[in-house]
Amino acid sequence: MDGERMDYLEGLNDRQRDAVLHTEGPLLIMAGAGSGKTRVVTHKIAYLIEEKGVYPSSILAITFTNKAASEMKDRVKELIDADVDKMWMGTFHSICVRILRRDIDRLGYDRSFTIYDRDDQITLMKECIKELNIDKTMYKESAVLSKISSLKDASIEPDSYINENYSEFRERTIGELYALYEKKLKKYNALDFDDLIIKTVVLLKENKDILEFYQNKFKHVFVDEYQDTNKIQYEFARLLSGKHENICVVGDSDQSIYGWRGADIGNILNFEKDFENSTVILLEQNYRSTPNILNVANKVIGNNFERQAKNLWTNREEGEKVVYEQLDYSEEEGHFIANKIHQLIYKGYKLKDIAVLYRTNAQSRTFEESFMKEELPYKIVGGLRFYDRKEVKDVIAYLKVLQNPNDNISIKRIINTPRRGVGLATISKIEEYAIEHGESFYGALLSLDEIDSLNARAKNSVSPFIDTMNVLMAKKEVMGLKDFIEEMISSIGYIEELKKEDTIEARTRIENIKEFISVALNFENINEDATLEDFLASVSLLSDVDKTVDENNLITLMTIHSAKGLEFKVVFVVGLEEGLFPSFRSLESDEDIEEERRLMYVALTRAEEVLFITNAKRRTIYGNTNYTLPSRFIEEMGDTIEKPEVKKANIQSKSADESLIRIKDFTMPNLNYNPAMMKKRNDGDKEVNIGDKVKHKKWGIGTVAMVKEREGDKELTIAFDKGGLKRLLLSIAPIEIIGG
Ligand SMILES: Nc1ncnc2c1ncn2[C@@H]1O[C@H](COP(=O)(O)OP(=O)(O)OP(=O)(O)O)[C@@H](O)[C@H]1O
Ligand SMILES: [Mg+2]
Repeated sequence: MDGERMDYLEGLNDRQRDAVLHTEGPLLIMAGAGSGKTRVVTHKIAYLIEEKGVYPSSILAITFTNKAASEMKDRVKELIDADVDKMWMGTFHSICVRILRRDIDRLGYDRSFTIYDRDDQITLMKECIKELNIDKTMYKESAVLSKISSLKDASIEPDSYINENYSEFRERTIGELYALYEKKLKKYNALDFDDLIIKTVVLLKENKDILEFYQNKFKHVFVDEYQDTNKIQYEFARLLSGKHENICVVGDSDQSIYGWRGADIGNILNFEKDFENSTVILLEQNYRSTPNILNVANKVIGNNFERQAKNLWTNREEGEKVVYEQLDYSEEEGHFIANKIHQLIYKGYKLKDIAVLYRTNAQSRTFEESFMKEELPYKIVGGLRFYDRKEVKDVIAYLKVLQNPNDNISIKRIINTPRRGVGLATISKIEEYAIEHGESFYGALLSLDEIDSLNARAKNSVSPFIDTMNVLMAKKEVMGLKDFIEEMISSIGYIEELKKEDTIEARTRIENIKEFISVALNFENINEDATLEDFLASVSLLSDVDKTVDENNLITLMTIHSAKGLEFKVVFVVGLEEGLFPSFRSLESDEDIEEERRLMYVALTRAEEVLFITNAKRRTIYGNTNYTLPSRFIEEMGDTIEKPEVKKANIQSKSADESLIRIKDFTMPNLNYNPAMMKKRNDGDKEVNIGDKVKHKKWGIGTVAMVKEREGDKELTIAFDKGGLKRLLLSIAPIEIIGG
């Protein structure tokens, strides 16, 4: 920077400058998206080091992700020449690990403690369940673990939980598992993720000298995305800044999206209470987005009651209108976006300028497929690519074995997935037998009785698996692809096992498995007489694309949750449908809808120049195809978005005739139709015609859209007001025809 001095106050507005110059005392910056909160933090750090002579090592900055931390460090590096690597910048977890590595011996742990991830925790919990001799079908490891996690978060000790629930057998047992789990963690010199923060807070509270050391060391503490901190994280930040009280927290209550994980907006209110001389600075100018984009975001978030109104403005140029596109079918969302991306690239945008944001991980699949077909390189942030996910690989492994029983690798993958009590010893004995007799693994299974090295218990653990597989192999020959895959998934009990876990992760897995059924459904729709073999071949090709692409120039696919704090020139927010976004689970409570709306606000405000929002009238997700309703958020956007003329006419035309014609145009996949499951009702031939109104026990009123002869029966396709499009057999469906 030869003589030319960088002015850290350059490129800041007055309020931002005030915030940077406010170097003594607690500071709360609450401001809308893109108003430069994170920029204030980086400039302030640079200013403190360069102008105020603060050592980089006296600075602690807590960010929400490791990626955000390294970006922040890079930005500071761009501003100044100092040794910024000495700053402490990272997530709550990474900072706590650093503190614990130094002093955890004071809590009776060894400094070389291990951090247990999810898999380790499960293994440990298994051990506890076994040791206490508990019925393991009643207590799922992950369910117990998430309960323990919430108890830890609320600082409830095992003993007091046991005492409080002494008369409730189940809760008491969970308390006992909790106690043993904690004892074992300690014995193994291990900490789980919750512990990292909890133990650090305990360490600081119980050891004055350590607390003082850090309080003296960190002259300045920063917390970005403050609205998403939970109670214990807040306590941690408060302890560390306790002496100098130079704490600067920045956030936006409209972007609080982790309520479900214990994040507490109350921390914003507490801040002003707990830090007496705190200053509050509000920023109102948005530098990120065009007015057209900002209008949409402001309009939507304005519908939340539980908020303080803000006035976010920008003086950027108007920009392009935000475009809303409604596709007929979910698979077209991917094609549409791929086409748009080609156009944008032609206009000069780079792949890395572009992001596709969705509500749930399972949605990434259709985009992955379209982008692969169109040779558009992409990456998935904060998640595995669809075909790399464990549950998807497991299901594919089953299909591979059913297609080719000699596939020894796949069979070993699934023989104990879901868990059937088949141990490693059993597997290796079967393998030995197979080798000895020159058979495949599956071949050895078929002569299970002859494997003398296996005891009766081991044989019993394997034989249900063999029975299931044999039945499935027979069914494969007579069933359609999608139906067969559904049948397979249900008969192996994979989803049941996940349901018992009842955790967020397990739910995601179930969603992905169901999403895999959608893949089969689409394959079947495109390829007549689709065979399992063809399907597996196509899936293998999709899951194995070579990676000769520039890793720095890729389209970004991610969930909105992981997009927090980031910005992109072009953003597609997809799947704006009731039940998807807002999510199904949120529909019942106003509070949850408000959190979904904040999530919507986060999504929209990631865009700088170009913003598209899309949805589909009909979506195949989790293995079902259903009619959808546009998200309420679209309605809320009002005229801030542009709806293509033709579509407008379509949406407005509510006439039954017209909607019928549209329904008739589709060739519908096989829905809710499983002849084997149904018994015929014997009440003669009912007359039914297209356009008739019917009433269904569960789905209410609907209109008949299609009538097809089917093995002496009539198959009706009915558009229900509530249930979407369903296929039913006239003779057995619980429907009543109420008029033409
Ligand atoms: N005074 C300014 N002049 C020019 N550009 C600015 C100014 N302040 C911020 N920006 C730019 O505006 C964009 C948004 O800033 P930043 O990411 O800091 O906002 P934020 O408030 O942290 O947003 P979010 O709430 O999404 O985290 C960045 O590209 C930043 O460089
Ligand atoms: Mg930010």
